[in-house]
Amino acid sequence: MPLTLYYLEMSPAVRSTLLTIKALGLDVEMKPVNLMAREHMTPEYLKMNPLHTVPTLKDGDFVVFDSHAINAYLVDKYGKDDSLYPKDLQKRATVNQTMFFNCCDLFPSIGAIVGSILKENAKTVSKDKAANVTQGYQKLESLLEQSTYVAGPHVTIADFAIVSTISSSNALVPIASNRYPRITEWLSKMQALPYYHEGNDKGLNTFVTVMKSKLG
Ligand SMILES: N[C@@H](CCC(=O)N[C@@H](CS)C(=O)NCC(=O)O)C(=O)O
Repeated sequence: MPLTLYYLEMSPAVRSTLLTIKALGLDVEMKPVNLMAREHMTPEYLKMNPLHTVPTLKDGDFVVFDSHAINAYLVDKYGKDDSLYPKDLQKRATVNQTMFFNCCDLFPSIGAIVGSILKENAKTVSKDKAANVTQGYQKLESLLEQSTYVAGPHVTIADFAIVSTISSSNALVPIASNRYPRITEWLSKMQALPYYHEGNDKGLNTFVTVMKSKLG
């Protein structure tokens, strides 16, 4: 079945799916969605994804949205093995809990800053919003004291979710290496993955350029 990804490369959520696609070596048709032009609010897009978010994946007639759900589906269906999303129930629960940490904590904290810049024309990052991001960094640092990658000894889709979020927030609330040595070490390991640059860097550069151009 042909795979189609509706995407905007600067989106952190999209970049976690791009990392998954690159890691699995999948051939995917790419359909850009211009959020500024509100292409995600057209009747056609809303029919496919009533939550009007990117990324959205089509696999033949089947549609799935939310990057975490998409990435899990892609590994389950197309992975040569289960290393990125283990089938073992306890290992999978650990990956899931870490993806929920991204989805419920890290991503909304950075999303609040991005929203204030893009929708409210904020020229600085507010202290309150930065403090929420910093709390997330502290939790992530604690997680990484217990394991090499965010959900265990190997790279999983939880790492893809968090690295795309954290590399973005780093541009707005910098991650000091002396304060967060474990995060810094983990980021270096992620950057050394052969598919990291193709999966994350291009969109991240656009994200950083756009944010810096909007800030005073
Ligand atoms: N939990 C979702 C979040 C997706 C999300 O919020 N995407 C943003 C771009 S980073 C978006 O599509 N925003 C447009 C909107 O919500 O209308 C995921 O992981 O896919």
